[in-house]
Amino acid sequence: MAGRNWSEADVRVRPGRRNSRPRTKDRPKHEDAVVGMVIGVDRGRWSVLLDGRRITAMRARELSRTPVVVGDRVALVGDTSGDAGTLARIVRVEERTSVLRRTADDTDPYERVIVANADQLVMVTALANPEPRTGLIDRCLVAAYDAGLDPLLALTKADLVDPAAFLANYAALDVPYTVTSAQELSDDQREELIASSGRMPRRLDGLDELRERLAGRVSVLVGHSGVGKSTLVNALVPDAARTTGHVNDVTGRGRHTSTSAVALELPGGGWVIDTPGIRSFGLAHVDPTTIVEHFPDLAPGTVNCPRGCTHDEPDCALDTFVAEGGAGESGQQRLESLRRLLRSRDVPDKDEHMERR
Ligand SMILES: Nc1nc2c(ncn2[C@@H]2O[C@H](COP(=O)(O)OP(=O)(O)OP(=O)(O)O)[C@@H](O)[C@H]2O)c(=O)[nH]1
Ligand SMILES: [Zn+2]
Repeated sequence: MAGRNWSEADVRVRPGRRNSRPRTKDRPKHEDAVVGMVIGVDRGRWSVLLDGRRITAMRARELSRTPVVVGDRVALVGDTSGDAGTLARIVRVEERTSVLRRTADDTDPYERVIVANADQLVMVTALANPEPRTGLIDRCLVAAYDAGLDPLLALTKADLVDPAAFLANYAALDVPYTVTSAQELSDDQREELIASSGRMPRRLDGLDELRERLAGRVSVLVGHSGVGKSTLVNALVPDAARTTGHVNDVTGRGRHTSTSAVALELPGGGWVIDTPGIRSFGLAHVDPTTIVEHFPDLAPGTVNCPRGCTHDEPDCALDTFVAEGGAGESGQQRLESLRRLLRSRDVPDKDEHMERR
């Protein structure tokens, strides 16, 4: 009905409507609202970036308990000056292009959206200290595929161990990766860096390639404690430590002021979303079909599968398909990788929950 002009006649065919002013529910809501991006959440207050201003906002009552998470585009009304002490109101959450959920656990029985509108899931994994575990990465991959995010494996501490052996686990999966390693510092350099930044310094090799992968995109960083995630974030975003209160000045150890995600703008454009305390994803709802779609070489082989095939059962047609060469030379390895991912849905990494702080 776009462009239609209402006439007196239209009004008259609706008997009983005395007031010519449309009822509130018929009026377009909040025409004057402006849209910003949620960059942080803390105790019922949202931090929203709008035209370079950081605005503190509350959720309008009409939204009730609608989740509003980091990465969400939200419509704001009220005082959007961003001046100290002001509070805007979030009146609408714009449609999301992606959602990343964390799993239900002992402290919270619901799967919850943790980040919206991200493009990429960066799995920060140390090659040693702590030892890398494929289980968690597999679960992250499934979460990424399910949420429609591109996965990126960010391997750290390559100064301690050569990445080749670990990467062999992912060769058949074709997961893109970057490798960083800390440079040795002389005592003088260390002194100087501690004096200038107030935290344990790490100069990283390999950072440029990671920067390129992150440029202009919205990337969620996940990883176990100690893998070097804050080291990466601090290297990528110069004033991250100040923004997040992430790193303890004295010890250099992580000390998180909150367990919710926070979005940090990259100097060259794009965002990294740090997720302290989030190490597990809700995968119970993930349909095997969604995962198989990420294996375009295997997907055609599923046409002969029984209805509702889990693709990890004796009747699955993929075995024959692969045996007959349908997926090429790497078919068998690819099928094994696919099944490893499918199984990772049911087996939470044993440390995932314990490590939540
Ligand atoms: N050898 C080596 N050590 C590194 C590297 N990157 C980080 N580290 C060290 O690993 C330790 C953990 O790094 P963090 O950046 O605090 O790790 P995190 O993942 O943020 O851990 P939490 O703060 O506990 O969540 C620190 O002592 C870092 O200096 C690296 O490339 N090589
Ligand atoms: Zn099957």
